[in-house]
Amino acid sequence: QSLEQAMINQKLVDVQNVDPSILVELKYSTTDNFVGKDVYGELTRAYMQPMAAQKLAKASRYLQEQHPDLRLLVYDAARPRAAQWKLWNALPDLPERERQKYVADPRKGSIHNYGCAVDLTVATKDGKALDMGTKYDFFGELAYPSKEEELLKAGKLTKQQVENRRILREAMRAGGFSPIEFEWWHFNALSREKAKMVFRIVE
Ligand SMILES: C[C@@H](N)C(=O)N[C@H](C)C(=O)O
Ligand SMILES: [Zn+2]
Repeated sequence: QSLEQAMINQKLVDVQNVDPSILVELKYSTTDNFVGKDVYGELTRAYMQPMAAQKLAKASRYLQEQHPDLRLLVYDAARPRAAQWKLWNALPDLPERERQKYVADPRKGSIHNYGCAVDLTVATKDGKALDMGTKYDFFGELAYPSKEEELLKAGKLTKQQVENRRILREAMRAGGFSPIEFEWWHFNALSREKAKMVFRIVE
């Protein structure tokens, strides 16, 4: 059974069927990711739980009301646990406690594995990503939302980069998502505890 079919069987939906203006470029379906390998193969579409996809569409509407020329650009959405293991195993040099900041422990399950988290940025209508100060999956302090003010004062992030992150966060909050401490691109539609109560992991 394909990864896509597994998602469809668990009633996940393609976010572009809910909002066709959302742009999608699944980085784990390319070699342009921190693993350096195509982790997803044939899966190239972004699936989420229906309630999470509705929240994403709300964030997308909010973004376009505030900035008509900008779009959400999704890098990752529902992620099977088998892929979570590949990401986890790609950082063998990081002790597990440090590693969990950047890749959720597959034994516990990532919120992505439930189809309730999304990694994304903001782009122009033709898909050019705004400058957020780091690449997607840059695992270090420069990507921490919690350190932005400090990094701005130290001249490590520019005003424009911080503003671009604020645009993303404001739209995602308006849609009902929560940001996390260590990654500017990651947002949760539900906590892991709630997701676990309501949904099954996509294996
Ligand atoms: C690996 C990165 N893109 C990510 O999504 N990290 C969070 C913490 C996760 O694995 O759930
Ligand atoms: Zn993520």
